[in-house]
Amino acid sequence: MAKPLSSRRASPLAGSARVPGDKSISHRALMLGALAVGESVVTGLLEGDDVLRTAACMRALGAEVERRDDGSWRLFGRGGGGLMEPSDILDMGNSGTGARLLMGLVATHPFTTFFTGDGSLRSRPMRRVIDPLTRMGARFVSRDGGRLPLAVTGTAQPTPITYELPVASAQVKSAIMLAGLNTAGETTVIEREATRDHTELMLRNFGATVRVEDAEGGGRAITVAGFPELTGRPVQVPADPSSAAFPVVAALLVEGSEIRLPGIGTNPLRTGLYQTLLEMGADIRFDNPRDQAGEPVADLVVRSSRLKGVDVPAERAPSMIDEYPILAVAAAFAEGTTRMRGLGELRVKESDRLAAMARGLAACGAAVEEERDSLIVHGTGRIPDGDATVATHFDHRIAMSFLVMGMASARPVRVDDAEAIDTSFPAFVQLMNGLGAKIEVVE
Ligand SMILES: O=C(O)C1=C[C@@H](OP(=O)(O)O)[C@@H](O)[C@H](O)C1
Ligand SMILES: C=C(OP(=O)(O)O)C(=O)O
Repeated sequence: MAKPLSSRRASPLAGSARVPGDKSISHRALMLGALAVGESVVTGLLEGDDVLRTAACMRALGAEVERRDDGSWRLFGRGGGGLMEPSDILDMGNSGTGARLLMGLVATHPFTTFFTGDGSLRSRPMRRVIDPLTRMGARFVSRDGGRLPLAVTGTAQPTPITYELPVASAQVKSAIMLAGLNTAGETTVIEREATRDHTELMLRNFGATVRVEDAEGGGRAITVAGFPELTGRPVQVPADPSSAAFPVVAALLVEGSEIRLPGIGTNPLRTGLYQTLLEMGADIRFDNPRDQAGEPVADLVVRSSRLKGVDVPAERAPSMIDEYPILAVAAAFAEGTTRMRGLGELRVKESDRLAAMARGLAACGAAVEEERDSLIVHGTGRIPDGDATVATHFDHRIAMSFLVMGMASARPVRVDDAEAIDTSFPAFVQLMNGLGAKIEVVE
């Protein structure tokens, strides 16, 4: 059943809030914990639907995975190559990351795994992982266009490959690296544009050898050596900078706000939005920078700010790919034009995010142009009207972006269905309302 919500002008946001764990790191912690020998304890795991599905899949593949009373997760792995054939279809729900990374993992195990997902995931392209994994020796049967549902029969004798990514995608890179773990020799991925490196960092933390070198012709070559001895270990998941983006932009837009968000991940391959907001004139401080299990984190202090429009270079897209919807909202309140380019990948996320943002912003009274792979928002410095009901297309980031829009618009903004927020940020409404937002269920 759809869950419509409405968001109206908020009082100044104030206080400190704990943003949930990083979704990308949570998926990887469950996967590597399940592959390692011995016990891994994961604290700060995101308990959103996407990640809970990965937890269920790791169990279905034979690992011990349990949530403990103190909220931490204990994994007991079977060691590399020790996964078992799941006895039922793996339903990845809404999660592109879960689906693509797990396809990589099982591609070099000699059994057959069936994958499906919700309506959104079943429409997303999987050929980007099917192609390289087929070259390694796995066999796939999929729906037309390489869509889910699909079956993969893994190979017992995988071929190590060197593969240049045709799209900047950490999911594709990670799928190949995970397949490389159970492959004799060295598996190399070449990326021309750097994408998030959580797989590389966590693999090293668990004891694998991962080499990162300059690639001939630009970019980097990432090599994983087969059959590493992964050893169980503690993982402390940082708070998710992609989720923090929503309270951050809300605090920037609602006059008189000042909020504090502790322990947010600041991996430079994830912080393109923050760099862009600073260029727009945002008052964001990064206090107490430190390292947490191989990932950098800091406490964010955000004060409301007058923003100006900027040009966001296409090269920055991989470091902020999930943040364009909320950046587009910020741009609608800024003075001047914000041009966001190189956004082709946004069309194959949980929804066509370029189209969803352009339509939603226009409905809220903002001046916006949608091009094939760009979004241009003409801010006037005046507060947009709001007073619209926006279609979210079961996309969590579209839903959260327009609820933030409603917090600072002249009149309320409604979203037709906020259910998908549970995939990445289950306590979003409570957290925002705790800071001073006015988000309510539409009766
Ligand atoms: O590797 C990951 O954890 C992710 C990579 C990105 O996807 P792509 O690899 O498709 O760009 C991102 O959009 C997604 O939310 C998480
Ligand atoms: C694109 C996203 O996730 P996924 O690809 O894992 O569905 C996202 O969280 O914005």
